[in-house]
Amino acid sequence: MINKLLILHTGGTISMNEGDNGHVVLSQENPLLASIKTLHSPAKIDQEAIFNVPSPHINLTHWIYLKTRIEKAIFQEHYTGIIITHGTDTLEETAYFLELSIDTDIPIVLTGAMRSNNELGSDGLINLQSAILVALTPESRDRGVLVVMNDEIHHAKFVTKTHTTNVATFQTPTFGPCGLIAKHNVLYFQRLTCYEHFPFEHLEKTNVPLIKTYAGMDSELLKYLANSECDGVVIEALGAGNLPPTCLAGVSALLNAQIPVVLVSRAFNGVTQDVYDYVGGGRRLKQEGVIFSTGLNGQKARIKLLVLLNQQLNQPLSNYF
Ligand SMILES: NC(=O)C[C@H](N)C(=O)O
Repeated sequence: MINKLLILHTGGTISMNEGDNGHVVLSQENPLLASIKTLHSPAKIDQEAIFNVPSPHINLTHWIYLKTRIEKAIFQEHYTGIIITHGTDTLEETAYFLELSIDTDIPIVLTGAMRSNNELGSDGLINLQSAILVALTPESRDRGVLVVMNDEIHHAKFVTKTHTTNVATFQTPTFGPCGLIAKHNVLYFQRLTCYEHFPFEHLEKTNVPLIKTYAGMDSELLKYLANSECDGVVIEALGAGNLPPTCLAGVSALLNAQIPVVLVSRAFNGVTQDVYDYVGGGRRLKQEGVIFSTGLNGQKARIKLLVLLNQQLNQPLSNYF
């Protein structure tokens, strides 16, 4: 097979420069476009700067555009690997959105940087070089969307940004990375048990807020949502999946309004489980109809709910979490 890679640049720190005052700013011309010549690759590489935005500016419109561009690149232009450079703040969300929406075994690899292009110790080019290596590795096929940063490979489904500035920010809590970039090759040592894809061109139901709980939280916010136009709610619950009793009236209001409620944990490691049988405990919440999500963090569960709410499902929604 002739290797033909497409790099889609979207912006983020990897495409930014530090100015004289020490603040990091977007460059008019993405510096990565010229840098590619300095990287080693036996493949033909094309690149496009499809957006030039910091990743807190990324939204559903960008995601749909990116999905459509990648599908064209894979199914019509026959690229054998796709690399996306992206800001790190929302990189995990873009990665998981693409995983849920594109049905392909072609490697789709996201990377970014914590230090901008002209900063001492900039990690942008080495991460891009690693992403190219991963995209060219045959074992990278059929692994879903991958995130490559700091010599590690992570599954889009579970990776998350864990540090505001450290180059080792991307981690996969509970499970660890799925592979490593060695000096000259790529080593994989775990694989997801299943990759899910859901067909859609655009999404109609998009109002899915993510609410974090805290000790002593009341029901006001949840009741407000129950009376709003929202399509579903994700709640970051306490511990294994429990809520303060003062939240329960809000949860009931949501469920009575036929608004699906998905529960994740605000704890960094582990999965939600219906362990406790006390007021607000997970067992009772599940009996009420709250959906427990296994292993996804809040922002990923939100994306999954968003996608599922726009599907014709042949099983109950809870079966998909
Ligand atoms: N390191 C980064 O890329 C952070 C930046 N704020 C962004 O997400 O665009």
